[in-house]
Amino acid sequence: MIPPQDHPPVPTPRIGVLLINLGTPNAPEPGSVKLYLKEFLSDPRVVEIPQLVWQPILRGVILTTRPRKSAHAYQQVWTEEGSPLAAITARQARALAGVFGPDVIVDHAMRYGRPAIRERIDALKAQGCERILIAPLYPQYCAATTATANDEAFAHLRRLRWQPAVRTLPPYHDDPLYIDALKQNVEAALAGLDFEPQAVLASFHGMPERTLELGDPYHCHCQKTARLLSDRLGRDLTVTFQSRFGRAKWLEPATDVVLAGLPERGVTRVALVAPGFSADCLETLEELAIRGRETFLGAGGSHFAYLPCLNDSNVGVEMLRRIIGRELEGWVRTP
Ligand SMILES: C=CC1=C(C)c2cc3[nH]c(cc4nc(cc5[nH]c(cc1n2)c(C)c5CCC(=O)O)C(CCC(=O)O)=C4C)c(C)c3C=C
Ligand SMILES: [Fe+2]
Ligand SMILES: [Fe+2]
Repeated sequence: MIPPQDHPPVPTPRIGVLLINLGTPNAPEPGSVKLYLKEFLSDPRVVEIPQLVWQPILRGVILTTRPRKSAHAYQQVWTEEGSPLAAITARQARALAGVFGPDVIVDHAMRYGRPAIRERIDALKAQGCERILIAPLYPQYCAATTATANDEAFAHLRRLRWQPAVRTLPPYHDDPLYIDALKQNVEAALAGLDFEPQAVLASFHGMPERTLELGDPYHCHCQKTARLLSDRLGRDLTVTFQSRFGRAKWLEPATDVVLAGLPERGVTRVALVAPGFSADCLETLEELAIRGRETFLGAGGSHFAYLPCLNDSNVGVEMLRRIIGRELEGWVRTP
């Protein structure tokens, strides 16, 4: 039936896919970094200390010192396209545009900063999306990443009169498609090196150890990814955890401590991969590729290689196409 002429326009029903990553400052300047850190570190999913205790520490100590230091770090890796995390996530979304058919719109958002999740959900709705797959691009589930991205999407849906139907992308830490993509990526990168590493480290973002005791599966997901990847590569991987923050005990062993200790055990040639990051970012490009290298060479290592993340490589995008395509089943027939 044709709607009456005074009826609001009815767009063709579509499906949205919203890729979500963590977020990043708008500029590598202390002011922008401060805004970003304030939003990020005020999230109770990220820092699980009562806000009454935490906010004075955050505002009085962290936000008065860290922005300058972090801005310096961002300046080392900033590109013409902006922050690597933002640029790569946008490229992943562009690479997936159209691959699920004409009625599926692929967009991206950041949990902190911009493009905001609420803004992109509104944009998808405005384009007629009646079904949306929320896709936090974290292979290993963590309340501090996956859950808070979903929370933010659902918090926005609460405000909508006409909600879309929603699905969320499950963690894919042990998915053969992901493990195989990592294997191909690592093998190609190792083949391009001019040395044979004696050890390959798999560095994951750290978390307070307490989160493991509280039941967060993150640690187990990281270990399983590394075990499956090691099996597929047919070589040992040393699991480490990076980016320690604050005074609490974090998951161990710490990446920088392991790097510093390897040369004295006779391991002077090392390659480092970060399988938990779907896109290269400050934590990989500055903390691992720059500072990790300095730590290792400074401790007596002779050869160091950082192997890039899957990013928007053909292998990485094809993996995303297949895992996302599977989640769209029943909504759309994947070509
Ligand atoms: C309590 C602090 C933090 C927790 C918990 C945490 C968990 C966590 N983070 C990522 C992924 C990324 N973190 C990134 C940057 C970053 N992380 C923290 C702190 C915690 N992360 C800080 C303070 C920062 C900002 C930089 C700095 O000042 O050191 C990034 C990179 C962002 C970018 O702009 O490039 C990513 C990605 C995961 C996966 C995770 C838990 C599993
Ligand atoms: Fe982090
Ligand atoms: Fe870091």
